[in-house]
Order: sequence, then C-alpha cells, then structure tokens
Amino acid sequence: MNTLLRLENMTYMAQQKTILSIPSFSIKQGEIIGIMGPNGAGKSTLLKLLSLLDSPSEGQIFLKEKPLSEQKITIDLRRKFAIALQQSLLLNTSVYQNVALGLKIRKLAKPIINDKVEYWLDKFNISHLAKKHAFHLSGGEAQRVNLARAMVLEPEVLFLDEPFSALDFPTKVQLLKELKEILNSTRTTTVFVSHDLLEVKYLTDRLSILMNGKIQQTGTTSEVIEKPNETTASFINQWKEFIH
Ligand SMILES: Nc1ncnc2c1ncn2[C@@H]1O[C@H](COP(=O)(O)OP(=O)(O)OP(=O)(O)O)[C@@H](O)[C@H]1O
Repeated sequence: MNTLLRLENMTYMAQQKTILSIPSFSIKQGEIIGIMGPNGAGKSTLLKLLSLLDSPSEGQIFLKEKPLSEQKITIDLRRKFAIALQQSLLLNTSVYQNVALGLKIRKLAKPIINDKVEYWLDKFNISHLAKKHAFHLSGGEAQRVNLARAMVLEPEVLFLDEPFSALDFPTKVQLLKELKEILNSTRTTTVFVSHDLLEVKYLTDRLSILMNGKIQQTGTTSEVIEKPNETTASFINQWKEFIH
C-alpha cells in the first residue's frame, strides 16, 4: 500500500510544553488506522495536525510524499479531508441541509448535490429523516448525519475523533457495522481516534498507541493487541482484562 500521509521529525509545543514528539508516522492509502492512548496522550492534537487544522512547531507533513510546506495549505488541500467529531455539531437546519452544506460551499450544481445527498442519506439509513430538524434527533441519528456529512464530500482521508463514545452499546454496534462496510467498499483512508479497544479492534487494520505525546507502538491491530511491548502492555492489558 502506498503512503498517503506521513509525518517526519514532528514536534508540537504549547505553552512551552512538548505535547507531541513523533519522529515518524505514516498512513497508508486505503487503510483504517486507529490511534489509541490514555487521556491527555495527544490524540486529538495529532488528529488536528494530520488534518491540517493546526501546524507542527517543527517537522514536516508529506501528502503523497510531497512536503506540505511546498504546497500552500490551501482550501483545496483541506478539502481533501473530512472530520467527524464526538459532538456532531450539526447546524440549525434540516438533516438534508446539514449534509448538503459542504457541497454547496464547493459550488456543485443543484442536481448533483441532490443525488449525492440522497445517496449518502440512504447509505446511513437516514433518508426518512431528511426533512427533520437536526436539533430534534437522537444521539445515534445525529451521529449518522455527522458521518453522512463527512462522507458526502468523498474525502481522501476521513478523520474520526471518538464518534461513537456518546452512543449506547446497541446503537454503537449497529453504526460500527454499517460504517465498516461503507469504509471498506469505498476504500476510504480513515484515521480513527478512540478510547475503546472493542471499537478499535472491530474497525481498524492497524493501530498506533500514543502515550505521553509519543507513539509507543504501531502494528496490525491484532499484533498490537496480542503482543503489546513493554511500554504499551499496561495500557493494552488493562483493556484486555476488562473485555474478558
Ligand atoms: N493549545 C494548547 N495549549 C496548552 N495545552 C494543550 C494545548 N493543546 C493540547 N494541550 C495539552 O496537550 C495534552 C494532549 O491533549 P489532547 O487533547 O491532544 O489529548 P487526547 O489524547 O486527545 O486526550 P483525551 O483522550 O482526554 O481527549 C493535554 O495535556 C492538553 O491539555
């Protein structure tokens, strides 16, 4: 698999503190990679850097092996990415308009917008909610809208920051199943930040464990879970004990 995004010698400082220090990290085209770690490890900060919402203090980000300092970080570049967060942050309008907004901003023709929105509403099983006001949805419905709003943009990379953590177990399981099918069929490169090893195990191909601002282990998800190293063992084993 080709490398799509890569970080090299990256540090991120805030208030004279090193929040992240990552010599090397890459995301392969078409994979679903998980980033897990304890609270405050730097997961959301890493996601912001990878999605170009923030810039590293030092180091470089490469997109398809081109350093991004050479390409200006333009709106076009940012538009290759879509992000879905834990709080769906839907706008004060209908479900349909929430999903259509990103395409309207991109100035696509109305019939094309309509086709794409209908397609993604259907994919996430929310066509029946199209006219409903986004503020009147259940948590599970809102997260479906949030994911449809991201996928309608047909992103090169989808960034997910704890999208399931506020959902009850059956809702989470159902949505995880559907999302996995969608991501596999579209082969969307996905970076998935989560606290939950069950979610990560189910959804991701590879897994990186971030602790104290450093990536302590990366491998296939089953490898990291089955064979944690000296540093990650306490974190992973705690989860394994809890699951069994
Ligand atoms: N702009 C900033 N200024 C100061 N400290 C920051 C800033 N951004 C992040 N931090 C600190 O960096 C650390 C990592 O934060 P981050 O939110 O990335 O962690 P996280 O792994 O996503 O945590 P959680 O699992 O709790 O969401 C935290 O200690 C946080 O307080």
